[in-house]
Amino acid sequence: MLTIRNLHKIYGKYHALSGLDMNVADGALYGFVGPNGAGKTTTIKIMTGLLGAEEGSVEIDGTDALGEPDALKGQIGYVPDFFGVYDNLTVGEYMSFFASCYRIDGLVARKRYTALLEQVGLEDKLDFYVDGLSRGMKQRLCLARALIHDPAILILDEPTSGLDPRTRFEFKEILEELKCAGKTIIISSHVLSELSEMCTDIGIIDQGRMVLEGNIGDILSRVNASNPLVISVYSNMEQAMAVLRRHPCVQTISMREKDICVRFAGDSADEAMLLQQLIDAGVLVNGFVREKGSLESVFMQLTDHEEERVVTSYEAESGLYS
Ligand SMILES: Nc1ncnc2c1ncn2[C@@H]1O[C@H](COP(=O)(O)OP(=O)(O)OP(=O)(O)O)[C@@H](O)[C@H]1O
Repeated sequence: MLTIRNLHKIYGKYHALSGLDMNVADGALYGFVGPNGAGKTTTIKIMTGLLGAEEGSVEIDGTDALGEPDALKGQIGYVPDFFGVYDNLTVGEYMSFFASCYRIDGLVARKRYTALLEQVGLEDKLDFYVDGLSRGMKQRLCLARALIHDPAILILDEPTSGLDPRTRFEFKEILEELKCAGKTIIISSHVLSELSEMCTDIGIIDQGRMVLEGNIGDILSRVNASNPLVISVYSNMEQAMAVLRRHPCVQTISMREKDICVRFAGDSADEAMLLQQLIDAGVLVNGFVREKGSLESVFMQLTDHEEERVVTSYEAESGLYS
């Protein structure tokens, strides 16, 4: 479990992080998102021991990681957004060099990097020069390099930016395999649709604070539950309106073209019973659906600064969408 509490980072007079909290469970694939300048890279640099913080703590399994940077580096593998590769090395030499940085040498090193190169699909590139690799291959090589010391946590800063859709898809598959193998993975990205497909959890950072964090499924079902029910009625509209006006969960009724749009405070069992009541009242219903929310809509709502709203956990924010 990686836990960040009350993290503050000040550059000159600028507060890049203002009391950030973050909770990443073991085995999670955690999407770390936020608008430009929100503080993602700063947080990642502190997590990886590359930058100090003015205040706050980073704990890995209860151990103070900021106080023990060497232990921290042993537990974390980091793929930066800008990856420098040494062009005059072959892939094998490159991996061997990074293995030696972790004091992994000889046959053990060779065995380990051969397995990693196989995992990222570069097993046939061992004797190729690094500068001859495509951008996608270089990215996979950096991933293999970050795993050389078998870290429990892998952190990737904008890993798929600049990759074409196929390469991006292949990279995503490798991350999913790593997750299945038990790694905890934190990915910072702007591509929200991609994160919602592959991540188990999400943290949205804005102006140096966590504004929403939790399991993606839970967040989306909460968003969906606060979205309207859209009901299409083929005939007997008056009976439909009478049933809806009487229903205790119905908060507002409006028309969207020919459909009825209902703010409905009930759960899925209440929805099913409402549908049954409409049918029993002789209403012919040809559409009955809870409008779907998306991570994009959550992100836009939370990072809209017209109205300042800051919360530290999803639970604390339960009234936001009602
Ligand atoms: N070395 C620095 N000196 C001064 N200000 C900095 C420094 N590094 C970052 N900042 C500022 O701190 C804020 C947070 O930057 P950071 O790079 O962490 O954001 P980010 O969320 O990663 O942004 P992006 O998505 O654009 O990469 C920004 O306003 C940035 O300009």
